[in-house]
Amino acid sequence: MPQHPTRIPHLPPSLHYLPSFITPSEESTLLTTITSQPIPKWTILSHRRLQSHPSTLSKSNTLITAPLPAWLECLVPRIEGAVDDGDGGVEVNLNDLGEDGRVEGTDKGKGIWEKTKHMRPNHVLINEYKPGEGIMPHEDGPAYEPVVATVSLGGAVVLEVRRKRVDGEEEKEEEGEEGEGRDGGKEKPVARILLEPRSLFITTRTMYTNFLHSISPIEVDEDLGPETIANWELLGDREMYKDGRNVRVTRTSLTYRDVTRVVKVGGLLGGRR
Ligand SMILES: O=C(O)CCC(=O)C(=O)O
Ligand SMILES: [Fe+2]
Repeated sequence: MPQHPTRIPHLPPSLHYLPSFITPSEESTLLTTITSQPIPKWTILSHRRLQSHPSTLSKSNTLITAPLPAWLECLVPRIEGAVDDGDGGVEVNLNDLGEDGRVEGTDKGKGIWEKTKHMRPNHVLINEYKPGEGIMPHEDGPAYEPVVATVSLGGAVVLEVRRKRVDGEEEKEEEGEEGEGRDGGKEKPVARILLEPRSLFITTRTMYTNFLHSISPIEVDEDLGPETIANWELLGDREMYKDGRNVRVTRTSLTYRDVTRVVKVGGLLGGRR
């Protein structure tokens, strides 16, 4: 048994993938709960809709502290124990990777949020994508501690990862590449990760801070295989994608995060912290 069976090969060890993290019956209970939330809980965006629990962040990216609803909280201990993120706070650079993409850390972490500010997730964003919908290349940024755990429900999708360009690099590379924006949308992804329904995907540290992630707004993910999908060997059901295609159905993702800035009720109304 490999030491870190959930690590995605050839990428920094700050990415983990675990299929069948929840059961089909847990998945359907979660979906029922999500779809039965009151309509105002949804924020409608042009290419997806989303819920924020326990609440939406303020304009200054501050969260009013409140417990997560029990139906989201119940997965937290399981997420914490799901992967052995044996690198603690060690930062890893893509250039430092060995042939197999692995760098062993020195201090052993227990849970993935062990080194974040609140040492646990305090916020969950729920995104719902219909076939043909997606999310443009972006980084989740400093509002959150650099650890995100994603549970996928309903359908599979390919998540693309691109290297974030530093400003100088950006200018140079943009010459002659018309229309390429700050988000690096036309740059080739460094990795494509297939997120199966019921899977857990964890992004931490370097992968959080130095890369952009996106989901193409398409109806079918194509060209899926061992050479093109970074977590192919970790998939729960490779047979399902053996024709190289994933026909999208509605996918809902739960992203567990630790919001850096929190205040108690009333704190945004002049209280100090
Ligand atoms: O749906 C996903 O897996 C990604 C969602 C995402 O990137 C975000 O909400 O920031
Ligand atoms: Fe994101």
